[in-house]
Amino acid sequence: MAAETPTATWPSVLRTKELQHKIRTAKVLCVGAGGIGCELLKTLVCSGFRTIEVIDLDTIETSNLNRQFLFRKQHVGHSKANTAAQVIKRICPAASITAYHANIKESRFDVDFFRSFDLVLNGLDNLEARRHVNRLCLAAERPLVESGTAGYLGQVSVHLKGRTECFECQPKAAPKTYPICTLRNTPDKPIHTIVWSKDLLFNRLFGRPEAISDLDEQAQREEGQQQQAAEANGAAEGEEGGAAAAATAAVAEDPSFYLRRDGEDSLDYASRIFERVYATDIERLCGVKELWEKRAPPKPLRLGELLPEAELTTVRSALAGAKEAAGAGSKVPSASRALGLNNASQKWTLSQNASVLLLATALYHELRKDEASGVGSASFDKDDDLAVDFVTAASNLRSICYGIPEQSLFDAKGMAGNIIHAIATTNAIISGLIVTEAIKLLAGCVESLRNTFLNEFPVSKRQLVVVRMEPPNKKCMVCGKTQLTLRINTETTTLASLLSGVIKKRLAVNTPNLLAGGFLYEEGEGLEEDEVEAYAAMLTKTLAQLPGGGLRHGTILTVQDQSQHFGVELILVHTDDLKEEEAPEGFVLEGSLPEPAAPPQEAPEGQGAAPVQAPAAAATAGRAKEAVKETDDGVLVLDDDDEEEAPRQAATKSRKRGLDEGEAEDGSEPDAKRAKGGAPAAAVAAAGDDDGVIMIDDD
Ligand SMILES: Nc1ncnc2c1ncn2[C@@H]1O[C@H](COP(=O)(O)OP(=O)(O)OP(=O)(O)O)[C@@H](O)[C@H]1O
Ligand SMILES: [Zn+2]
Repeated sequence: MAAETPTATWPSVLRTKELQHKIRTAKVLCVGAGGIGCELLKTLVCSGFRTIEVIDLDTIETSNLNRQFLFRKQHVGHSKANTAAQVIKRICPAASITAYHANIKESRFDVDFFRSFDLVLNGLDNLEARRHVNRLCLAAERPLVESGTAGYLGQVSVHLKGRTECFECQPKAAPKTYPICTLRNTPDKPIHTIVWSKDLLFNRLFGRPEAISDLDEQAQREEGQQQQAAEANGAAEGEEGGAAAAATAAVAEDPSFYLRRDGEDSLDYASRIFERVYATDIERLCGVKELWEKRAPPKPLRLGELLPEAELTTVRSALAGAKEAAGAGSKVPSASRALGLNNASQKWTLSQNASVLLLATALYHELRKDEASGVGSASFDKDDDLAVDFVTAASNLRSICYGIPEQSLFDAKGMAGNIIHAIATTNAIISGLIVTEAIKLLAGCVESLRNTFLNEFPVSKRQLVVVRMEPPNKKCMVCGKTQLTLRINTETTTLASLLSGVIKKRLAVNTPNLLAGGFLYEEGEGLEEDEVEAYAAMLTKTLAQLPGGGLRHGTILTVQDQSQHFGVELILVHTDDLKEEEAPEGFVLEGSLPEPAAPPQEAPEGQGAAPVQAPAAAATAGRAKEAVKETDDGVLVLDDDDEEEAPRQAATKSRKRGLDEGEAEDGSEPDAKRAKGGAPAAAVAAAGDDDGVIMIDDD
């Protein structure tokens, strides 16, 4: 990143040739080439960036085409990263775009890789990958511009090691989950039956055996907790626990019941499952009287009554037609379409749901048998029509049993896939903001960096709410302590020498706990005899041989010492050519060494405790409001004199935030201002090529 120049003021610095040069020569990493990524790549080259590397693990789906505008119908099935790079190259032949069709979490994208960039820009869609990139940016000391959109809402934040909060400084909401006992026994909302179909029934019939045993274990834990509650206070909660256990016992069955038997006709199999799930299991559940003292019991469904022979024949001929189409290499219609149900917004009747369920189940067995993601290893994918048909029908039938409203295919797909319909304009605005912050970083205008929220509705006439950044949260488990890079030979170094040379000698740790993925090593008091023995047996193993996949290149090893209230993360870099002069101890430890131990009254760091909310936020809430002033045109601006910055809550909850003075004067969003400043001005040659691609001509 460019050194901070005290004279650089935003936005006047935009006009300087020096900044234009920096933009042209900066090397940028874009992670994700989806909704935000496509817009971002375009905005980057339109703003003058010329050296970009882009990573995405996915291929293009038809459903991406409405907003991921770099992709066309002929690209469906191709790599997003490669296609995006090719198309951007056509738009801007002067740009150097390197594409990786890969997961950012692969070990080749290590600290050195991140360090080779000036800026890292995220256009991801999941927390896990975002956290991974955050950690690597911190380790490599590279600025990260993070982003996200959900429908009309969007957000851009800047993360600069040591200056601002890192992405993990504030706890992130975990995805919503539902108690398994509710899903299994007492659903009362459409989402309950949808999650049951997708996570329980789908996995039971088509998924990996482990997926269902994980859920069984979760259910057992829940029942155990409810039993404990019963023992503790004898309350109604406890009765529920007992009822849940009784319900589980009532419908428990050897998992092999759900497998198709040798020689069993696929529709007979589907019918057998139907009878079991919607008749037998429901009847048995009704028999657990404790469950229905305060609620109405479900009603069983019998296939014979729902689907007279004529309708079963329709299902049979649809199945035969699909098999024939598949045999001839033609596209197989989805189960619902094969039955003539073409309107995705129209709810199906009871018998239509039953027909779709039978056909979808049979089609899985007839056509997906040998596929890698077929029967036995499938996982629910919202872009897989057959999976969506199955889940819609299965959940609707269960909803009918329980008197819950049914859903159309379109709505069920949205709920099952957690789909918040993406809006291209939101992605475009957010990408413009990402590039604006990226340019400020290059210009060294650190004081002007902002986190920005895009609102669904204007707040005080403003769609964009700009918030100055908080300093790092001292208690953040990631950046609140130092991350170090350890260059070491993971194939020859034993755990014993790691402990003595690195952990105890260099880090002055007394009683280490080491954690990484599936690996755990502990020392200290309170260990059982068998634990001590097991840990001692690990000492002579090399790092790569350790349990849980070994400590290898790219492993992030958490080192904790509870007695010292100390924790640190080591990023392992496997090296087999360390010279004695550079590494007399057999390893190289890079980065600043950790702070002294925290005072005893503070919460222990790095022990898996959730990071706490930055205390400054709540304390400044009142003052932040006072700092908001209204200008003549009714625009809310922040008074820059009041350095107490408004907290995130003010932006997200009360939404009483405006732009600060520097940014508010023309009432435009920063993208427009950049155009006005004229800085990243690559001349756009409006000559379209054959496909109407407008090329950026650097001359
Ligand atoms: N670990 C990862 N490594 C590389 N790319 C990733 C990783 N995780 C997510 N991505 C990519 O980030 C992009 C996020 O884009 P977006 O949110 O538009 O998702 P999408 O899958 O294209 O859209 P939708 O989920 O709405 O179908 C996706 O293209 C996805 O493949
Ligand atoms: Zn942090």
